[in-house]
Amino acid sequence: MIIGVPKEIKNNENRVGITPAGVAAFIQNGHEVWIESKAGLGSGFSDEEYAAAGAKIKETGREVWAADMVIKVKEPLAEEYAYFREGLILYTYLHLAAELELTKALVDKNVVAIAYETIQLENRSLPLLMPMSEVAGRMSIQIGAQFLEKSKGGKGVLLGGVPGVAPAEVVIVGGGIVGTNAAKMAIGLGASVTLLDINADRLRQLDDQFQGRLKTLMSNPYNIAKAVKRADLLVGAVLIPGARAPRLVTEEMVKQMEDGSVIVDVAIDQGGSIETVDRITTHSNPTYVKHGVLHYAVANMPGAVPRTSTIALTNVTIPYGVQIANKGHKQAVLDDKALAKGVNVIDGRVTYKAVADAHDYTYVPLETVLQEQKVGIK
Ligand SMILES: NC(=O)C1=CN([C@@H]2O[C@H](COP(=O)(O)OP(=O)(O)OC[C@H]3O[C@@H](n4cnc5c(N)ncnc54)[C@H](O)[C@@H]3O)[C@@H](O)[C@H]2O)C=CC1
Ligand SMILES: CC(=O)C(=O)O
Repeated sequence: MIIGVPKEIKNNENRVGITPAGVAAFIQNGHEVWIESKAGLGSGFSDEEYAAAGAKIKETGREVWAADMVIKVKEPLAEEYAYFREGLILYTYLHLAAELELTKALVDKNVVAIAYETIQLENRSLPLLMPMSEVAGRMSIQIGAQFLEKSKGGKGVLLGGVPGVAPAEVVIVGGGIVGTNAAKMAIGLGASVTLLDINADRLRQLDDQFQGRLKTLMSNPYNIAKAVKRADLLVGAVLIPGARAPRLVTEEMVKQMEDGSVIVDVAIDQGGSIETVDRITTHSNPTYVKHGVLHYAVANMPGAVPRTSTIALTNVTIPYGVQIANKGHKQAVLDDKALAKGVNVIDGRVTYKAVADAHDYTYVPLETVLQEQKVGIK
């Protein structure tokens, strides 16, 4: 199979879908890799390193998109939809529940769209989302700390306080990978940290893990409202896999926050979990102010630390990518239930229920599509 890796074109997105080690893995398995010239530079990988690992360097994105399978990091932007075609395997983050136009384009062009973020193991964990959630969770606190500084528009509060001055209040909504990593960093810096989740078992685990240094609360509108009112820094970290993020923090709650407080809505890639987060921001223009509160809603936070993020991401994406290339996508998903959950669109049908529901498409189970293909109905 020919694998294509274009340069990312999203604002300040310096990650890349493959490392030289990943190229070597595909080559060892008998495949060919085309990579767009300079695609890896932002992550510190030169064309020469890719070529030494066996890749063919192509001058343009157009050439690379002609491959059998395109491996990316972020969802394609509108200018890339022109490259979609029947049978193309697209393997990347997609976040389709928040992306109607992209969903339409993939359906209309019969692309095989495999989303990193919905590949799910039997224990319900999301192995291809996890490393980027670790990065974004950790970053949410360093970003929050930075924007709490007066010169950045914040209220001028140091997260850890100092002896004789209370630390900042950090409130995290969602106690999964992002939430846990945010809590780790905030506690490490000496902040007073409260975390809310709807899963009581998860709250129990976190209570054990942090040994009394984390206040846990059941997530409900009453507790969220009380916690948000006190927050200097609010982190949105909820997820219902594949679905649009639930809007748990209302505009009324945000109005109760003090001026100069900061919101970092990490869940923006799934549409955002805070009502006043009404736009996606970028690394070059990361915040806006609403009701006196700074809002940060960058959908590709790990793109700011591309060297760490590219290596962490490709550590987990490439083994599945090699399975797809070795077996073809149909056999690969039949052999691996976790990978099968990644298939969001195939053959013009939406095969991930939360995505179909978000956009009023008919949900067709993947098994039905594969069976129809086998007996030649479609
Ligand atoms: N902006 C960015 O650059 C990035 C965004 N993300 C996003 O961050 C979000 C969180 O990801 P993960 O932590 O990996 O997900 P996760 O699945 O590990 O954790 C989500 C948590 O939300 C909780 N939850 C669900 N409904 C809730 C409710 N009503 N109230 C409180 N908690 C609730 C779940 O119980 C779970 O513990 C996702 O949308 C993910 O795509 C991840 C990486 C980078
Ligand atoms: C998860 C995601 O969307 C990102 O890492 O950019």
